[in-house]
Amino acid sequence: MAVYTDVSDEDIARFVAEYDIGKVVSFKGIAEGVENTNFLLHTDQAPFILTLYEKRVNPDDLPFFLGLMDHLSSKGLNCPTPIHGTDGVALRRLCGRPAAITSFLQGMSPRRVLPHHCAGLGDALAQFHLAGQDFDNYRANALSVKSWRPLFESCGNGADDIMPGLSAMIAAELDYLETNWPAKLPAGVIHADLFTDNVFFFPGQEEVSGLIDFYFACNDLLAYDIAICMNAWCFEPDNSFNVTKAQNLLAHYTRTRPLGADEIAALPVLARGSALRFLLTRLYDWINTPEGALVTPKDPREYISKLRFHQKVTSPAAYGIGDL
Ligand SMILES: Nc1ncnc2c1ncn2[C@@H]1O[C@H](COP(=O)(O)OP(=O)(O)OP(=O)(O)O)[C@@H](O)[C@H]1O
Ligand SMILES: N[C@@H](CCO)C(=O)O
Repeated sequence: MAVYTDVSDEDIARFVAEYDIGKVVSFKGIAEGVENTNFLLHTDQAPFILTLYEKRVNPDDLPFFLGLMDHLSSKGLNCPTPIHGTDGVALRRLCGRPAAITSFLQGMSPRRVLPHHCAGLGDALAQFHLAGQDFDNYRANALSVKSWRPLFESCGNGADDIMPGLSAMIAAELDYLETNWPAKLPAGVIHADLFTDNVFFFPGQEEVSGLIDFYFACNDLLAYDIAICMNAWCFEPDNSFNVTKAQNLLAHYTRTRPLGADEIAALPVLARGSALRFLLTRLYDWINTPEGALVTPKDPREYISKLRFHQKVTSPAAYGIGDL
């Protein structure tokens, strides 16, 4: 569960009084998520999400994240809108933590990903990339290629405890990626964590109803965001790759933002990089989550298997892109 900070009824009533959003009717912790403390807050006017930012979020990054949500909302993208207090300030403090209230989005993340979800995701991702083009703040990706080796080194021998030989595999992959990482592809604001839990749909519909959780957003290669989505959405629970899902994702993305030949050619290396990024962060969390902690760390092994798949890919056609 992800309620790290307890907020009393008095605290919340005092906090909500700093906004023009009515009076608190109900207030309860949300179990999903691992990074921050989230509450579903109902006032007599509307539902809202209250987030208290926990240790892993750098407070200096919060103006970027909240400013991005403001920007995307103003462009018509369906994402949480930061609510500003009566003094105009959105980023505040509650119970010793930075905190913000955002609008509540209707819809649900898919329990089981079907090919039509990947089509809707492709449209939404491209719309998000275009909407971010004139956002004038900058945040470097703290989890891009340069950070992977130090992250790996901080895991010590942990990799081999998970799977004998994993350390050598990661070391060789780092050598490959550091040499072959593309430098000159179109860049802009990326979501960087657009997993299924961060994308909402209305039941039975292809169109995405909303995107949430912009707390890894940063400036990086736009096609890298596609690679992250391919890894998160286009593998089946048995870790086999579903090319129909990838084809839907890519075909719908390119309807809104056509991909350059250089971006298409780079997809295999970007997919390898994305697989390694989530393998490493999961490995780090696996090693560093104390026993009995409230949060269950995600399994790094899923991303070993995804990485192996992309290492065997010899052409972007493996992702169904040849048929566009
Ligand atoms: N604006 C919103 N509207 C509706 N529900 C939301 C909204 N924001 C968050 N939620 C709900 O809260 C849950 C946790 O939110 P979020 O994913 O932002 O948390 P997190 O701790 O940053 O998690 P993680 O990084 O692990 O995905 C979501 O899965 C969703 O159910
Ligand atoms: N999406 C990440 C978790 C943190 O946001 C993962 O699946 O490893």
